[in-house]
Amino acid sequence: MTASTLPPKAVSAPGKVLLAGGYLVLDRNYTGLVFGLDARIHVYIEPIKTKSGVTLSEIIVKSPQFREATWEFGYRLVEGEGGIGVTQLRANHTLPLRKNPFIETTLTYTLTYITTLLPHPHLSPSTISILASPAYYSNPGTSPSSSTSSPSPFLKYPVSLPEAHKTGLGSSAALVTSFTAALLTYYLPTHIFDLETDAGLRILHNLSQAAHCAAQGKVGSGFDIASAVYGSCLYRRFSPSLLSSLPAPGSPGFSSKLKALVEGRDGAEWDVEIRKAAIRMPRGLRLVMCDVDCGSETPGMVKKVLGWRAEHKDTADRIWDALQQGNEEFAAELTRLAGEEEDAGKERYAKLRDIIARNRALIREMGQASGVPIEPPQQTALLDACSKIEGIIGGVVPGAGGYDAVVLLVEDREEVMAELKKLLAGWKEAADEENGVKIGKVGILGVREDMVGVRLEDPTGYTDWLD
Ligand SMILES: Nc1ncnc2c1ncn2[C@@H]1O[C@H](COP(=O)(O)OP(=O)(O)O)[C@@H](O)[C@H]1O
Ligand SMILES: C[C@@](O)(CCOP(=O)(O)OP(=O)(O)O)CC(=O)O
Repeated sequence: MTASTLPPKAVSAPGKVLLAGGYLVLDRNYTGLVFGLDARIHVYIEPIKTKSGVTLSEIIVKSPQFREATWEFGYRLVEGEGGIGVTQLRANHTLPLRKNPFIETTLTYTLTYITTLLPHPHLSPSTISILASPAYYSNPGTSPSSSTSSPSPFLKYPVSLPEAHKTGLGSSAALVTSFTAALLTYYLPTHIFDLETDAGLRILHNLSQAAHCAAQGKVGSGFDIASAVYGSCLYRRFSPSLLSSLPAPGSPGFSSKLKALVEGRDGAEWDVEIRKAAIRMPRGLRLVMCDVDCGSETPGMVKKVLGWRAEHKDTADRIWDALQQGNEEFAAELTRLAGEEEDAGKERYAKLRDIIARNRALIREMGQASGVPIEPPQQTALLDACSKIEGIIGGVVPGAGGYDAVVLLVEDREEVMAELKKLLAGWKEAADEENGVKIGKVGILGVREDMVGVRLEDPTGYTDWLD
């Protein structure tokens, strides 16, 4: 097959919610309990359509759901093993260049890795389209007119991406993972890269972590990339030092060092641990994500918590260790219940309730001691009120916590959702005088947990969105 006739490919990856282990998971001595969600980001890739038949080294990336969301790139091999240099092209000289570092960095890293695997690295030009599930953004959107009998699962938004209001489901991690997977699947034959093998997932994980960290300009715990690749799991992070010896893209040795890193060779052995069997969702239960409309964000929460921990080692160790134990019990109890027959016994979830209550008390202690509103009083009031509803087991502030979201563990019954909707519809705006933060409307996001990580999709399913 010649390069120009490569068949279209499509891949999707899930969003995430860190149910337990916020802050702890930054340290390899602790773990995080992360659920993948059924909100996914899809990436579709096909040969570029050129009118003249002239093939330029060009890749066009589009987010057709948003305004002003097309990025064009030129690419070339950089001498001295500098990898693939990617340059954003200006489609229209009168417009400012809109950057998307997640796309540009992922292209640079993934094309570089691909060329280390091909004997004659000729990459044919391609067009890439990104489509995200509605739950990622809270902006109102509309359905496009459909050319097929089934309506599109994606919405069109009358805004540009910087104006999109993110709901915090990990759009950049899902994007980087599915974008990386789509490029690898499109340009490499399956005997070199196969997304449906353990080896393929490992390569995808390592490459996506490296690209995501570089694009973010910081090394987080990486739980979001891990769940985008593997789905729900108990996660122990990789040592951050793994990424520190990688030269900058374009500099000598970048491509060979990146290859060794991605393949876990030459001192770059990955010590990440993904335990999928350690977390399950019991039959009859589900997660519900609530988006809290809040007046302010607290920047630098991670920095502040870690700064406090460094100065108060003994107290911090006690809280961290107790929380780790509680989080492990949480995972173990969910998994135990998942192996049991479902019955309506009232006491079935008593232990889960108790574990959640103890963990929340420790999270509040962590917040009060470090001066960071991890579970601030407004969220305590909201979680307590939700937990009183018959059929709601409990809830927590996910991830780093703060004012903007809560996640609930509930019995998967319509009456429970109806009661929850009633409570939230009447939820009073409460002001936190001390921090000047107001929480307003609380909405339910149309998502639930999903155990499946990255997956191949049918490339014929996107016609409504392609030119
Ligand atoms: N549909 C999309 N198309 C292109 N880029 C996207 C899309 N959704 C998110 N992104 C990229 O991801 C960035 C958001 O990442 P980030 O701030 O880390 O939020 P999140 O918590 O959702 O990961 C956006 O600024 C944009 O660069
Ligand atoms: C504090 C953390 O442990 C968890 C943060 O989880 P969130 O889900 O709040 O993260 P964002 O999507 O980046 O906003 C930091 C980390 O693990 O990197």
